[in-house]
Amino acid sequence: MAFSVAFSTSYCTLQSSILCAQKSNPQSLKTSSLFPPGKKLFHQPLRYKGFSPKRGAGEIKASIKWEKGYKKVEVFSKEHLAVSLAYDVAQLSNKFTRERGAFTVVLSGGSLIKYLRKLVEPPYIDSIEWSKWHVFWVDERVVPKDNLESNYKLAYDGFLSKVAIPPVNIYAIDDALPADGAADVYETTLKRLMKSNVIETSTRGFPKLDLMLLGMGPDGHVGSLFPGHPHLKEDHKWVTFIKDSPKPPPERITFTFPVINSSSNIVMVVTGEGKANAVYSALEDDEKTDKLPVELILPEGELKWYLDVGAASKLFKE
Ligand SMILES: O=C(O)[C@H](O)[C@@H](O)[C@H](O)[C@H](O)COP(=O)(O)O
Repeated sequence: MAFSVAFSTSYCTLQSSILCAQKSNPQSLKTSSLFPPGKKLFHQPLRYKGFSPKRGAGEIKASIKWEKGYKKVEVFSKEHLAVSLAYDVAQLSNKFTRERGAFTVVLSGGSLIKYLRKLVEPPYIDSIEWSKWHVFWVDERVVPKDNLESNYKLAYDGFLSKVAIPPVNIYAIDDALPADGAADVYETTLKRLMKSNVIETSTRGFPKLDLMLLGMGPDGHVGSLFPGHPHLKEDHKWVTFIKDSPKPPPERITFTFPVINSSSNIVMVVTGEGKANAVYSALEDDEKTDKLPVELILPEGELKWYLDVGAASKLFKE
């Protein structure tokens, strides 16, 4: 089936009769998974937070929910992805600042930063309690902060310099240290902030960050956790380092999966057709043993995927 057909605005013309059968027979959803074989999709096109097809035509491309509950997948135009992301981040900011007086946010590098652009515009620029934000990085390249390769610099230039987060609440790596030392210091910082309850503690004793905003590479890497690397199995350290990253620069620090998976909320922001295979692999419901790093994201909290049409393109093909 062509992708464009899957994105029709009419409920029962998309994804064929299987979907419509599922819709009219909710029981059939109980055992279904998202993707072929079997094409077991539950697909709600053009419905999102009150946007109707008439109001929002061309903005929201599709909305898909996996009935197992914790994988939510939505597909947007690039523009509306940024709009919806800002809305959702602002909601979470309100919730956590109200409930516990702090909002701990983890950034990644890459295109994520440009998708945060609506947060630095009205209404969010004026309404978010920026003073309650605490900002971390899921991974950082071990380079000086003013280096063009620095994830800190990317985030600072595109986002952090435009909002009123107290500089003391922005936890960049110590760029005077080598990778191993920088990872240790970052872990110590997490421990200090858990003691003062800025960061919550998970039931298993790991830092429980309120929101992790993650990108994904075409190879399925998240943070600096790359396919086949022994760090994928790290279950003790919270922050580790790598000196042989397949993606330059080679030296990086990264949160490990126990920390990533302890988060209250994980948001995957993945765009571009080059990611379509990894997205498909991550979202198909199979039992394979050789998993991509992104497939090891199994959080205790909520996980939501924001895709653009290119990244989602394999999900809708026969
Ligand atoms: O340090 C890095 O190299 C980046 O943090 C990297 O992990 C990035 O987040 C992903 O590759 C997705 O990047 P894009 O969204 O730009 O594809």
